[in-house]
Amino acid sequence: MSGAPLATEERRIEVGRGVRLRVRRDACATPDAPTIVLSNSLAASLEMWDAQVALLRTRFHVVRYDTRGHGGSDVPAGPYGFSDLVGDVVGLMDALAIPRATFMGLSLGGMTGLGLAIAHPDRVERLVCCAARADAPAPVVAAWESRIATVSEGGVDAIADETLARWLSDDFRARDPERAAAIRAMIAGTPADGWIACARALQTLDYARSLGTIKAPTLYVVGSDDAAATPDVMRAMAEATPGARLAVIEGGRHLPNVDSAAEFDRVLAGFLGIEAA
Ligand SMILES: O=C(O)CC1=CCC(=O)O1
Repeated sequence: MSGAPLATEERRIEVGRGVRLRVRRDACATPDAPTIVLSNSLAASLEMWDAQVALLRTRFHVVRYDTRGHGGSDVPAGPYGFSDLVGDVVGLMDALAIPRATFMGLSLGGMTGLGLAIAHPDRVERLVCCAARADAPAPVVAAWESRIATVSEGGVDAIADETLARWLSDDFRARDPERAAAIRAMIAGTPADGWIACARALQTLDYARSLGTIKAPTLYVVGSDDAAATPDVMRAMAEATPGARLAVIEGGRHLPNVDSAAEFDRVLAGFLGIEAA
């Protein structure tokens, strides 16, 4: 069947306290479909979800945004806290008149999803939390301090190569050098001030003790080879979250939705009840 292409629109939306976020909406063919909101990792933009949109829009209106400090969104003065990042999502949903949505985030975005599900349970239908952790023990805080020093001096480009190696497997980078180069450019293009302000939020992460209060059905997803949010860390989070499931993507690193997109989409479709095409 041919027909008019489905609507995609992009604009900057004020989400409160003068902050404007870059937002893209890819519409579902079914006008009254539910919405899924997607939230990016540190040093990424909404394009990190490109591989998932075709699947998701068969069932959902897909709303993606650049987290403050990233991409085409504002870079208000930092440091930020998770209350800012969660408040931005609530402001975005209010601005788009979305009372309740499924939420999927990866790493920084996954932690934002935890905060949203904990503080605003009425706004979250289901939660997909990928490649995240729920706390910031001292060695993690110290590792961010060291990266913040590097970025303060040389910008995000100074950590782009090491970040790319944590995010994508050697195999993926050899198989798809163009996509890997695009992901590197996305990392390096992140404003240093925005990256640092969000890294400061990561140093204050403190959701581990509240996971037991999450009401939304929750899927945790982690790459088996993720050194940043390890399968063990995420297994403990799943055990602490009522009824949650954990999916481990074999061979995936920190961006399993890019690195192992087919397997990631299979797991996602199962959780969200999307039929395979
Ligand atoms: O940058 C990384 O590799 C790890 C990370 C922590 C938070 C985030 O979004 O990415």
